[in-house]
Amino acid sequence: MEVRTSCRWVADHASYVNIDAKSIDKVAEEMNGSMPAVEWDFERIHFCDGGPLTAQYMLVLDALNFCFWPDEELHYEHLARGLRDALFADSKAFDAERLQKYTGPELRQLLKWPRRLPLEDERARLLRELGFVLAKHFEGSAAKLVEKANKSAIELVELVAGHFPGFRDHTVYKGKQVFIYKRAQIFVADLWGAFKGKGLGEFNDISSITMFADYVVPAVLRSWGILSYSACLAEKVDKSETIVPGSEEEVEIRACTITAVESLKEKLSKKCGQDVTSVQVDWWLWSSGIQNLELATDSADLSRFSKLYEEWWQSLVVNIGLTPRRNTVSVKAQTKPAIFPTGRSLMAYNDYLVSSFEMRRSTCILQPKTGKFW
Ligand SMILES: Nc1nc2c(c(CN[C@H]3C=C[C@H](O)[C@@H]3O)cn2[C@@H]2O[C@H](COP(=O)(O)O)[C@@H](O)[C@H]2O)c(=O)[nH]1
Repeated sequence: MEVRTSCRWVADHASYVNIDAKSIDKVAEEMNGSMPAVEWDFERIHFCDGGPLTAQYMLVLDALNFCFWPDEELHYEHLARGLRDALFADSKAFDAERLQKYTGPELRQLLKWPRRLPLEDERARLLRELGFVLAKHFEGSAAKLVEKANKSAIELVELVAGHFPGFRDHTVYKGKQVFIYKRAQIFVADLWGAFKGKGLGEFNDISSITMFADYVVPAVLRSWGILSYSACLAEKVDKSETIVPGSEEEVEIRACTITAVESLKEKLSKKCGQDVTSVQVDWWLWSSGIQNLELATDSADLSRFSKLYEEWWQSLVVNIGLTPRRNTVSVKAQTKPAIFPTGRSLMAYNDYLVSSFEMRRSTCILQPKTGKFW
C-alpha cells in the first residue's frame, strides 16, 4: 500500500529521525515468542451495539480522533466516552442532518467538556463535512459507506480518504507525496475490533493496513531505543515545543514510526511463528503508551522507573476494589512485576497476565494466559 512504501521512502531519506534495527531485534527477542494481545476497547469506553449505529459512531469518533493537547486533562477516552454517552441520551445525535449543524460550543456541550476543546471549531467543521458527505453519497449512513468497500480494508481507507477531505492525511516530503492516513486506517481497525472481524467489521485484507501514526506510539518507540532523534529535534520534543505540521521533522517522526512498526511486526511474526498484524502491534504499543507513558519516557532512568512502578503497584494493591469488568478480576495477592530494561512491564497474577493497566485510575485488566496470548 502507498502508506507503507511512501513512509519507507521517508525513513530512507530521513535527516532528523533514525530507526535502530538492533533495538527492534532486542524488543522482539525479549517478547520471547509471545506478545500481549490487547483487546479492542480494553478500557470499555466505546459505543458498541453490533449494528449500523456503531459504524456511525466510529466514523464520528475517528473524524475527531486527534490532538487532545494542550488541555492536560483531556484524553482520547473522554471523546470516546462522551460520544458514546451522547448516543445513549439521543440515538439520533449522529444522523447526517444533525451532523451538518454542529457548532464548536455544541460539540463541547455534547461531550460535556467544561471548557473549549482543542481545535474546537475545526472539529465542528469536520463533523459538518462528515454529515454533508454522508448525506450526499451514502444515504446518510456510515454503514452504507462500509458496505461499498466489499470487505476490503484498503478499499475502505481509499473510500474514506477519497470522499472526506478531513481524512486526507497526506503530505509532500522532499518533493515526494507521502501517505499516512492515520484516522482513515484507525476507522477500519475500530470497525474490525468492534464487530470482531464479522459483519461490518469483516475485512479480508486487514493485514494490509499500517499502524496509526499518532503522538503516543513514537514516544514508546523512542523510550525503547527504536527511534532516536537528532539533537535539535530531541530538544524540541523534550521541551514539548510544537513540531510544525507538515514539517520534515513531523513527517519523519510519523513515517519512521510506521516503518519501525512494520519491521517490528515482521520480527515478531517470525518469533511467534504466526502472522502478527500492524493493528495488533499498534494496539499493544498504544496501550502501553497511554498507561505507561510517564514511565516509558523516563525509562532511561531505571531507578526512577522502578520507584514509580513500585508506587503504582502499591496503590493497585491498596486499591483492591477494582471495578469488575469482563476479563477483570480483583487482585487478592500480588506477584511482583517483572521490569524489563526497556521500560516495558508484564506482571503475572496466578493464571492471569496483566495485559493492561491504567495508572491514572489504578485499575488493571487481567486476561487469562491461555488462548489470549501467543
Ligand atoms: N496509534 C494509535 N493511536 C491512537 C489510538 C487511539 C484509540 N483507539 C482505540 C481503539 C482500540 C483501542 O481499544 C483504543 O481504545 C487513539 N489514538 C491516538 O492517541 C492519541 C491520544 O493520546 P492522549 O492524548 O493520551 O489521549 C491521539 O493522537 C489519538 O488519535 C490507537 O488505537 N492507536
